[in-house]
Amino acid sequence: MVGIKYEDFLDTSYEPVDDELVCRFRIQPASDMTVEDAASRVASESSNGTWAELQVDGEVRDLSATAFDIDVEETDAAGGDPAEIAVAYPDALFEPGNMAQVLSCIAGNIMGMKAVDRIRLVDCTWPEPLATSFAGPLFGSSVREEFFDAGDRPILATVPKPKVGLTTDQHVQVGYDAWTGGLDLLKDDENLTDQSFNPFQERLTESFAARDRAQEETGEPKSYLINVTADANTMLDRVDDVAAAGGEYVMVDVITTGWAAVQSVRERCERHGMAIHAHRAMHAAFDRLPEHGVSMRVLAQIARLCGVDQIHTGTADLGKLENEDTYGINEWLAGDLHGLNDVLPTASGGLHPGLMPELLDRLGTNLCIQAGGGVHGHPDGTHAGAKAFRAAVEAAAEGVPLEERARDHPDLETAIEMWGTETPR
Ligand SMILES: O=C(O)[C@H](O)COP(=O)(O)O
Ligand SMILES: [Mg+2]
Repeated sequence: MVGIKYEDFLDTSYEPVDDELVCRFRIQPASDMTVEDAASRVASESSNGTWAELQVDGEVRDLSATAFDIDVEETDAAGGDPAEIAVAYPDALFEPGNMAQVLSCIAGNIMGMKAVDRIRLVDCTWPEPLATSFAGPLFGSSVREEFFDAGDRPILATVPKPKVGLTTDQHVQVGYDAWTGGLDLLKDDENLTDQSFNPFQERLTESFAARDRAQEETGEPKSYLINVTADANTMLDRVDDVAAAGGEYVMVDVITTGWAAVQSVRERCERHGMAIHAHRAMHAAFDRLPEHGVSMRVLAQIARLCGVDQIHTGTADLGKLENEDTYGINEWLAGDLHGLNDVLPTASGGLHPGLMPELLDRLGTNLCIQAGGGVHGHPDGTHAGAKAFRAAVEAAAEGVPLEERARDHPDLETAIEMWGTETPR
């Protein structure tokens, strides 16, 4: 037997091996604690230690994490000095393919430990064995070619507004107007699921009937991001229903429903060859305060591993919501992850036609862009708003100034007169 105590979880000269998960944290130690003490407690509590010294078999140490690479920031603030630290976790600590278990280690008890006043999981480097134990996206950004014919422009979605309260007939009419106005996707809002004013089954049947009509009339492929969010069993039934109705996608509120359920949906979607659109409502509870929680970057990494094909990652500060590092996150979602598919980022929240040139300039065109108010708030209604949005995105993708395109697109001219290039709040 050997004794292990929290100090044993720190080794500033440690070099992680290839199959270890390396997590970077920003910590603010408690005022009576050194950075080294706090860092070793983080590694201990998030792997196999606790506050008391334990007598264990020697091989149990193989599951211990190691804190290393401590970078203390100079500050005048009261309390212990904040620091960036890295923690390496051995592969055997994790159950392959179980995101709930992984998060209970790396973002579990440590988020509330008294040893740290603040702790934020900033970034992870996912090793091959752990990363490839997850399914990853079935399609990723290939949805652009698999489901649509959008060429080099981003694919375009709209969410009916008001976000809840429209009847099924009204909701479907909004979808039809948007599709025939030139948009690719109708999207449910995050808090619309199966309420009495707009029941899921009715909405599913009627929306796909309208989608088929719009496809026929426009000669363009159209699709629908219907929100299946519920308990896991109900979601799986809804996935089957969407497949039977001819859908290509389901939408899931991934944070509120939980990653384990997302993994179940991913498995079921594979049977049907369907994609997952991930709405990130409630992410800000984890990532808005910069010193604490879990960064959006890490949430997006988790979403990719669990297998979503599209995820909201912000608007690079052009929209109505606070966004953390949209560029960096999108770049990560497009980069290599041991052969797993990429994820198509979705820019949404306060967007309108006048913002499109700047948005494409900042984020490129490998994107899904979503506008609710920026379509339905058009003075001439949803159909005109959709035409203006499509014209603006096409012009931006082609590098044509909006004012020039607006000369032969009166709906775009109206939208620009109305909203200009203002960032809404
Ligand atoms: O779910 C979303 O992405 C928002 O409802 C966007 O709505 P907005 O375009 O009206 O801001
Ligand atoms: Mg919304």
